[in-house]
Amino acid sequence: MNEVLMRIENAKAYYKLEKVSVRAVDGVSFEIFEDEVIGVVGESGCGKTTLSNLISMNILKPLTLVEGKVFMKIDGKFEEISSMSREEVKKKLWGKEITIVPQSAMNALMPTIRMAKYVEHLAQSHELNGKELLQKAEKRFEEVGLNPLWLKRYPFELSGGMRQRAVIAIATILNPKLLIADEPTSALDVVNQKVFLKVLMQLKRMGVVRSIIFITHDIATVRQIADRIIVMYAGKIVEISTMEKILQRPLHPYTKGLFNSVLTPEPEVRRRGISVIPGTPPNLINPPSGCRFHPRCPHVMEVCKEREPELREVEEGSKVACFLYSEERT
Ligand SMILES: Nc1ncnc2c1ncn2[C@@H]1O[C@H](COP(=O)(O)OP(=O)(O)OP(=O)(O)O)[C@@H](O)[C@H]1O
Repeated sequence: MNEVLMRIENAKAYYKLEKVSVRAVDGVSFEIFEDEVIGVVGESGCGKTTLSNLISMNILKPLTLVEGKVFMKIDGKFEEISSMSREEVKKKLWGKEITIVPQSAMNALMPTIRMAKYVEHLAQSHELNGKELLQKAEKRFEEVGLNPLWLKRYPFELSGGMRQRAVIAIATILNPKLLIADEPTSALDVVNQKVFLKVLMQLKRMGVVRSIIFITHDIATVRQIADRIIVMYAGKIVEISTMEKILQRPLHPYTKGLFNSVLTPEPEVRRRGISVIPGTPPNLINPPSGCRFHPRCPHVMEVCKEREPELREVEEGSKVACFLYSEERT
């Protein structure tokens, strides 16, 4: 088993509004290992982007870390990054340890700023030599299949797919250990999606980044690259497992529903066929009691309405939060 890179302990990240709180990430615990790709999947609004903000400590009001801790191995030692000030996070973490390729990456670059300017900014904020960093950026541009001379160009001169790769090149200049990609392929056509995944995995193979969190609701894409999968439902993790196990035998009724709603090439999946999960995800201001999935669950039991199932290991490497796999089932 690889070493732990990051540990998230019972983290609760809520959007604290004037009168109510949106419990977008509500008591999640998991580890991120070195050299792994984790896919985070779940329906729209289940808290995936909030989770990425939590992992990268990009916590801006109204988002508040109300409970829990986040640890990251930095220079061989675990540090509690959840206790760092925003200034410390910017200086010590972003770009160097953790980098984010945001949801709208291809529009993340200002059209009127030449791309080399971003490299200059990076050098200034980390007090690094600008010329050396520009050389590194040129090399990284080449590695992601872009002409290094394009660093002098404006983003609007590049196609969407190229801009996306420019963002990933700039985001990885300092060889961050963890790359978080939030729905990176959703705005790309099929050809550019393939190129992007190839580039991402190539950066990992080259050791430019060690671990990747890939957030998506596109299961057909994530199955191509993820070692493990985190399934989120209504602010909670309902299942964590290896990609292989989840495709062969999903445990949580929600995971079953989610994976049965797309057809991927695995024979097990083809045999099961396509189905949909009835109903809609709950409101996170006032989520259902007990298991949040219980109003939509085909296997609902009395206990599910009253008590919250814990995320427990049921097989080696597979954790699930469901009373179907617990002795408390009645
Ligand atoms: N700034 C905000 N203020 C209040 N509520 C918010 C804010 N941002 C997100 N939320 C709410 O938090 C919940 C989780 O949102 P989040 O964006 O993390 O979900 P997601 O799974 O990434 O969704 P999507 O796949 O649509 O991007 C949702 O109910 C959303 O409406």
